[in-house]
Amino acid sequence: WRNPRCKGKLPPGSMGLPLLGETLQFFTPNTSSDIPPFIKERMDRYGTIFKTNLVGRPIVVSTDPDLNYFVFLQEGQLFQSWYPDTFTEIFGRQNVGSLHGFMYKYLKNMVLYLFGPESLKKMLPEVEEAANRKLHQWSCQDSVELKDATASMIFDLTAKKLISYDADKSSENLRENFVAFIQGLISFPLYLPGTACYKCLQGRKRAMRMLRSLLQERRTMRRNQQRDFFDYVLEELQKKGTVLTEAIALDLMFVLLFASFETTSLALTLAVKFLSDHPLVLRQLTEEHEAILNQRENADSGLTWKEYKSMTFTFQFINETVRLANIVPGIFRKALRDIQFKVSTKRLMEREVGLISMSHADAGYTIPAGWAIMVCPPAVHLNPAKYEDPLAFNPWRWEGVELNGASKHFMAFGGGMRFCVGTDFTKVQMAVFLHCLVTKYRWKTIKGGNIVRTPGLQFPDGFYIQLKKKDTRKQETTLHKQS
Ligand code: HEM
Repeated sequence: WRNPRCKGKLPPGSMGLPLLGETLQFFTPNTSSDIPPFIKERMDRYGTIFKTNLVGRPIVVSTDPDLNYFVFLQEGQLFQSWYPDTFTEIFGRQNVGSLHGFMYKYLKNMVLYLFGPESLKKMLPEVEEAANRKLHQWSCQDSVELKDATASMIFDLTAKKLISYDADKSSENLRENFVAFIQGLISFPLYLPGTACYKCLQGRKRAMRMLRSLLQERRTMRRNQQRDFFDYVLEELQKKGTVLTEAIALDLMFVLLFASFETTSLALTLAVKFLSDHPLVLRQLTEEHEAILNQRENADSGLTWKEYKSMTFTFQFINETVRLANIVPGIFRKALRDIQFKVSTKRLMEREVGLISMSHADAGYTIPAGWAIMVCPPAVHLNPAKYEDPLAFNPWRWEGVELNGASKHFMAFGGGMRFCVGTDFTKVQMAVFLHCLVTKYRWKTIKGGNIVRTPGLQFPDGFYIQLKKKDTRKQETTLHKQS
């Protein structure tokens, strides 16, 4: 157990207890905005690459920017996407396998078609309308819990685009089932009526039942609207010799809806939290968006694609938000062959200046075939050798930096071939929402906003704000006085 067989030299690290490995330590929730304690302690002890055992699998954890980059580049060659069996059980048996199998290609094309730049351009007024409608509703309430509120806005819009689901017309609420599912995700795995785990699986069952009946309805219904995921699935199912099944398609739909609204709503919640805590950032963001309105002939005409593309500071702000949010704490792969990897002298020097201990100076390691590897974005995003004062929220650090795509030091949306296909959609939703928020509203924080982090899910402890329509004239005077 402790010394697994290996043809070369395994990275340092402990395999933990028989069967359990280090699973319990790994899954302990924390509220630190720093590198998760589990990872940080081991980085200090073993260096940038270490071995462990989680949920019964030997795993190499990489916090090394060069190895992470190599893993992304070698997708499909030396490494393949892999997610732990617990994910497979929870998200649907078909899912994880199919994500790196044949269906993956279709899924990616579908998302690119629905949320690619051409579609997003057309969608801009719809996104703006949804944000304005929700903000208006919230400003009529005493307070709103922002994570839930933004999740509802994003879910409705995404479900409308993906499966033409209309929340206002439906008798059962699809998102409520997802909420029950999510609340139980981090629960103790005791499947008895009344427990969170039971509610979680019931939520998933009900959501799947709804998706199935929506697909059935579609079989009998003609539509003139833009093609959506269901049209595509039905077409595919009719093809001779297709490997796609209804079950696989529905599982994929479930995961896609989950992946799209949980992530973006968390990013937006944190964005508002950062704005509340950093008045100078709020001021510069507001100025950027007010300038857009001032340059228009008619301030009430909707956002144009050109205006969206001109939001330089907003994109810096979004990058800084997702860097610190670390929404995806681990990206998993499986090694297809024995892989040799040597930690670069540059990284060893980073250690020498005291960032990481020097206890493993001779750092040439083997990752055995079949082992899992977990790329750890938080360690990359909070690396003091790359990001000065890494825990500080500083959108200005992105000035003049390429903001699209991934790099060795920025992997909030993954990297390489599996780079997140929803990135552009996320950025449009965030930028448009922020535009409507800062130009028309002011708010005050009531309570909460801390992020509870587990390796599978990050969620705020309840972030309540009170939102009020802005008196634009008053605001200008205040800003003037402040400056
Ligand atoms: C803040 C928001 C988001 C974050 C932080 C995020 C993060 C990520 C990351 C890290 C990956 C790579 C996973 C891997 O390599 O195994 C990924 C992949 C993916 N994301 Fe996102 N995502 C976000 C929003 C979205 C949205 C809105 C959608 C859909 C509309 C989406 C759909 C996908 C899909 C389909 C993949 C798989 C791509 C592939 O395997 O090639 N994501 N995302």
